[in-house]
Amino acid sequence: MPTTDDVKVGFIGFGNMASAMADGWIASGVVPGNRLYACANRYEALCERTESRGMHACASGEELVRAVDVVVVAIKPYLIEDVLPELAGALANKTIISVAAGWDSKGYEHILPGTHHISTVPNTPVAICEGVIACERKTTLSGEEALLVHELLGALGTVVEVDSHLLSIAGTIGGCSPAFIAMVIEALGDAAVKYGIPRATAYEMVSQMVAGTAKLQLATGQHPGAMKDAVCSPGGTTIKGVAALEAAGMRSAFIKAIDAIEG
Ligand SMILES: NC(=O)C1=CN([C@@H]2O[C@H](COP(=O)(O)OP(=O)(O)OC[C@H]3O[C@@H](n4cnc5c(N)ncnc54)[C@H](OP(=O)(O)O)[C@@H]3O)[C@@H](O)[C@H]2O)C=CC1
Ligand SMILES: O=C(O)[C@@H]1CCC=N1
Repeated sequence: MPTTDDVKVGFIGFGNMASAMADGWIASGVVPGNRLYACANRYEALCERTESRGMHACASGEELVRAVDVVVVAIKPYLIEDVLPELAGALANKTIISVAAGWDSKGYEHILPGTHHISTVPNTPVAICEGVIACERKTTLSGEEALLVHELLGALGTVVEVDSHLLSIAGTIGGCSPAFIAMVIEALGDAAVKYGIPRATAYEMVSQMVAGTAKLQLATGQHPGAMKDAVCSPGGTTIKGVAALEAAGMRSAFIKAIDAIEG
């Protein structure tokens, strides 16, 4: 059984999610580039992405699966049923980590019965080891494989184990919300620019404010409502902005965004 000292990890699909995971493993030193492999649809474009990271590019899924111990399935969800069954034989004695939204343990048992798999949904901040990785509690991994996978994923951020029926919403909150928060950063940046702050300074300020606010909540465990109250002086400036956000339906807009995905 490999350990993080010698494990070889391969990505089937090397787009935004897989490259973020590779960057996190390389940055953390947990899996160096020379133990990371990838295959994709367009080989030449893949080579550019792997070479810059010191990784191996494979010309096919078969070549990739043969070369590695752990296979990360990082293709679009609708492609899984086309791509994986052809690799079933080669995948039989590998550890499979799925990152595809909507693919849980039951789905994998259907297309790859008897294989060793775990279903997860990471997010793009894994690239800097600040991710959230939702993991289905139910897996078909052996005890040793589960330990290795948790060590690998733990290097990328906070691992949250959930029961099968919660994997979808956990994956949505962790996996999709970076897009929503990036929109918040862009919007506040626009507001800052409107009042004369240069664009680069605006994003630097706003992103640090978001990171600092999140870290404060994590460090203190404070209720977000109490954090908001602490900023709103009676008759002050912030409460005017809070009232405007409520009038614009800000809370409802976020809940509707999640409903649009989960509903
Ligand atoms: N992006 C995100 O933030 C998150 C994504 N995910 C999940 O990650 C998975 C990948 O998403 P994402 O990275 O955004 O998608 P991308 O479109 O960025 O990447 C998809 C990759 O799959 C490759 N690919 C396409 N067809 C094949 C094939 N037949 N065999 C092998 N590789 C193939 C593509 O190659 P090429 O470029 O050459 O076409 C590309 O490298 C999805 O299942 C998604 O649900 C989960 C959480 C967050
Ligand atoms: O938008 C998507 O399909 C993927 C799944 C989770 C985040 N991004």
